[in-house]
Amino acid sequence: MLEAYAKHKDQAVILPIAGPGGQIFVLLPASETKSVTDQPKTVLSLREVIVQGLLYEYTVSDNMLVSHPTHTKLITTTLTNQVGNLLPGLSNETIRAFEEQWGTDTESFRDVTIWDSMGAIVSRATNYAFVGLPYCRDSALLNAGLGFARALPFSQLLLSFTWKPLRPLASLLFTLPCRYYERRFTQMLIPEIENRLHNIENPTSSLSAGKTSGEVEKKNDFLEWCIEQARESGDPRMCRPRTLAGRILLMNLVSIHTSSLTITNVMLDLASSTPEVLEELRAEVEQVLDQCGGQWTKLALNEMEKLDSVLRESARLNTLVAVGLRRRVVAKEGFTTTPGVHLPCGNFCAVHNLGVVHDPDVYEQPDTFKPFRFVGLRRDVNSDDPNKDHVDRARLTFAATGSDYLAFGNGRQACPGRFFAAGELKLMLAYALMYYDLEIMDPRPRDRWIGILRIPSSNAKLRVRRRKGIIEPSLRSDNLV
Ligand code: HEM
Repeated sequence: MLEAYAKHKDQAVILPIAGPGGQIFVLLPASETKSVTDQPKTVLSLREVIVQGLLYEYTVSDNMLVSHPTHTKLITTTLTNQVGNLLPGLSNETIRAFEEQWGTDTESFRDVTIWDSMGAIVSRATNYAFVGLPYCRDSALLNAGLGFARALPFSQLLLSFTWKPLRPLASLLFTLPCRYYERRFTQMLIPEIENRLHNIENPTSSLSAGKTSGEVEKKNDFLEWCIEQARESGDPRMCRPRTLAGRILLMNLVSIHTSSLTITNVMLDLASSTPEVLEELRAEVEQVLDQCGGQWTKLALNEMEKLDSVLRESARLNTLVAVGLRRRVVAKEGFTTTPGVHLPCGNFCAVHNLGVVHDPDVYEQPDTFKPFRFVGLRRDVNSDDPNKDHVDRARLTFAATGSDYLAFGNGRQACPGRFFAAGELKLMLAYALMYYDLEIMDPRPRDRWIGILRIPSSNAKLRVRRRKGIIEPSLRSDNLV
């Protein structure tokens, strides 16, 4: 991909990708990023890339989830708006998960496998937002979700090497691990879903079971929003407990890996930077928390500019999306790029990203991890209009998308979960820095490539120790047990 960028930066090239998510793409020049971004999903579709790339037809057993992916809408309409309300619970789960994974020993350092521990913490916190307590603490449920997300790309890979007419037969064998984890996950969640549906349909029976109307309170989590959405649709298939549980499983699939890979990279970047960088970040977290009365609120997280810059810089440098804006042409008449390259319907295209983030004309010293790069760039935004200043600065935050930063894609089909991810990961990073010492490592463990996926070393160890004399955060209140 770097070679394609160096030699054919301004031309469309054909990029055959092997491995998970592999298809043949027409890699468009970076100058086409805006044009691709601007296309509606009726012309260039991301969804088609996901459905085809992950072979959902075989890897997801409930067809309703593929034909009616209504849960993704709820991310934008509800999850993003609820981040502030979810923060107290998210903080509580994050704190407890860190203690479980990184320990509370203030005397000696211990080795932790960074990838595993980040996966476990992200999974617990995210599932707090998806299914609430006590399920987000159920390791069997969380492991089934993680197992499904790990099994699916391998089933897809085996199927993609299978002759198409044989796929229906081969899938019976190749998707066995997916089916296993899917079944485990859904079976554990179905009783809760049945219970919630029962309570909604029979509000008086919950009251006669000795509860007062105050006790039968509505849950505020993704599952509850899915149930509401299903009931409002009037389609009985949407209310099937298995389908509702499948939606939560697919939410785990799209969110846990991306978020844990991102935060693993951040931790590795920081642990291989300098003690001064860590101290500067801690000072910011302490100062902001002081100003906000010790509360991990949305406002407090927004104020942590340096922390935000670290997340964006790490996501830039270790970009998970080596090629950005992967799309399938779905318009019958095809799609024609500005310079006149015509892509017939059914073709896949993408734009350069790896080349862009390593291009010195785009980023100064592009190969260096500069934790406060975006703090500097944000402060340099200098327009006469103070309101415009604010908007332009916001364009350089972790979750803000742009042509030179495709960590979350760009445009109308950009990642809908990025605001939730930003809140969750900032919280994790702030907490890790405040409550733990990280031993500096040199050099940073090398990443691995699987197809177009770049992943940090899965067995890299971080040496961590609980810091002494740090007061417990105020959010760990008893009512969040
Ligand atoms: C740091 C974590 C994350 C990263 C780096 C990430 C990255 C991405 C990227 C690159 C895309 C493709 C966008 C495009 O091509 O324009 C995407 C799509 C998507 N993301 Fe994320 N994501 C993250 C977290 C999440 C979370 C937490 C959720 C859910 C709460 C989520 C839900 C989705 C969904 C549903 C899509 C597909 C949208 C569609 O079907 O149209 N992501 N994400």
